[in-house]
Amino acid sequence: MKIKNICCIGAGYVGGPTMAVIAQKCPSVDVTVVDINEKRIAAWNDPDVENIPIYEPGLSDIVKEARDRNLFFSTDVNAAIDKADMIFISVNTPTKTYGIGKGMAADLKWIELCARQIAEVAKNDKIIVEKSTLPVRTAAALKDILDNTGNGVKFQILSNPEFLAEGTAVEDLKKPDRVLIGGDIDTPEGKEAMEALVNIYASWVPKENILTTNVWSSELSKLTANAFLAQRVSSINAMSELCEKTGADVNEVAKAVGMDSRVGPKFLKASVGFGGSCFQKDILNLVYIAKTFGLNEVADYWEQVIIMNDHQKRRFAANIVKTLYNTVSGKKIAILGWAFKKDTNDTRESAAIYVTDYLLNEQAEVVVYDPKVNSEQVYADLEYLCTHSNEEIRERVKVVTSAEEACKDAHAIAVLTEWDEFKELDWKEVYENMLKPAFLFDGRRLLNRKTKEDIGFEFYAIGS
Ligand SMILES: NC(=O)C1=CN([C@@H]2O[C@H](COP(=O)(O)OP(=O)(O)OC[C@H]3O[C@@H](n4cnc5c(N)ncnc54)[C@H](O)[C@@H]3O)[C@@H](O)[C@H]2O)C=CC1
Ligand SMILES: O=C(O)[C@H]1O[C@H](OP(=O)(O)OP(=O)(O)OC[C@H]2O[C@@H](n3ccc(=O)[nH]c3=O)[C@H](O)[C@@H]2O)[C@H](O)[C@@H](O)[C@@H]1O
Repeated sequence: MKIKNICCIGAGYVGGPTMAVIAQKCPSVDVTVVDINEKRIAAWNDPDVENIPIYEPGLSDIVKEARDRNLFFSTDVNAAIDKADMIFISVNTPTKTYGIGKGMAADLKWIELCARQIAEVAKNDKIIVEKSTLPVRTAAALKDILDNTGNGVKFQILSNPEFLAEGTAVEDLKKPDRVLIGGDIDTPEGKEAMEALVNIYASWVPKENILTTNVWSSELSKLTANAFLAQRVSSINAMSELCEKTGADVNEVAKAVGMDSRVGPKFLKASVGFGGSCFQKDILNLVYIAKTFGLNEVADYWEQVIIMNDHQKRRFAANIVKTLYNTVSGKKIAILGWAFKKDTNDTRESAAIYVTDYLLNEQAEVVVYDPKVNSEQVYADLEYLCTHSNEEIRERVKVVTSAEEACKDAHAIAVLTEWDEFKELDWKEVYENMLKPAFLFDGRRLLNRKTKEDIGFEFYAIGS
């Protein structure tokens, strides 16, 4: 089966970049990305490609090349569903904030809405691809909804989780470690659908890197991959605290451990805590699934990864307060970096939000600078926590447009995102413009201790 028209529901961090790369690599396939968010679609269609809603290195060039050739962004969801042979569902699946499973389970209401809309609109057979990260066995629920419309249309459901990381999305999509496709391997129709999706990816991914499995393995592999990655960060962060107590240095420990080829060097960078929209939500989802099967030990095991991460954010903030003579009330603290990692404008679950909230509880005056995050986003992130009134947040948190401005007259600086430009700052000048003693807290192990101490900073870094 040759796919001619692809529709992707959800023009977010996954749908946008993924479809842009598919369109670039498969010029004979028309790819339409749809979303109910009109503002987002308008931004994807902005004549100036630098204004597309997601910042990812290399993405605007691809959009420039493929947009209006075979890559389209639209709010007309029904038309795109109708036309498509293959529909990717790439909508958000956040942690539930209400009802059963509140605070743990994935909220699948947007997934279900998509399924119902597809069922209503579809007039010919279609392949449905789960691109969103979903609890294992979601495909069964989707199938149930799709197969019960009574209009005789046949659907094949595939699971094709996405492994891209933000900030390196284009690179990850162009050269993925693997592409995972789960489907109904027991029927000819299932196999044909899988083959159709394999062929799309085979336009640029070597066949040996395209893995096909049964649908449940594919769904569960995605949650497992994120849990393993987050676990590595929590493991090294746990060691960072022990390093601080013992005189060991977490970077040296990570290097020594990571050089064992069985462990490997990646994802062992101690930090103020992992953020991002997925690690926490996917682990909580995994914990919830384990609990629903009565696997309490399995659930407890994975929950520790989150407990450790929360502890890391809290102890970083607490250390600032303790070091500044047990009070930051009325003191100016500069926060360098708001995004959850460098090279992205995404702030979801960023450690900076929680550190700032902690400092606000202690009545600090906070000044934030991030090269890619605007003030409205910073305020929205803090307001979302509902721990301080909107007025208080706007009064006590200022967002400025340069690191130098943020640090001027500050009592302390906290580096919370590893943006390259923070390494290049004129730290001597920064020091001169601060109140003394000038405290510098490095939550990313970004800065050189010796040079900062030579300038005169009181320097604190995670894990040393
Ligand atoms: N952000 C990331 O780096 C990664 C995310 N994922 C997974 O991919 C999924 C999507 O994540 P993001 O792209 O980050 O989310 P996002 O929130 O950036 O984008 C989702 C989009 O879907 C749209 N949407 C929701 N319901 C809709 C409907 N019924 N019809 C049309 N549009 C609708 C929303 O308006 C939103 O623009 C999630 O399940 C996430 O876990 C997987 C790998 C990486
Ligand atoms: O499902 C998802 O959403 C994605 O989640 C992560 O990608 P992402 O969250 O974009 O970014 P990561 O590079 O994994 O970083 C996550 C967080 O961990 C932190 N981190 C990462 C690595 C490390 O060694 N130390 C560390 O503190 C980062 O700073 C960041 O806050 C995974 O890496 C992707 O494979 C996955 O597709």
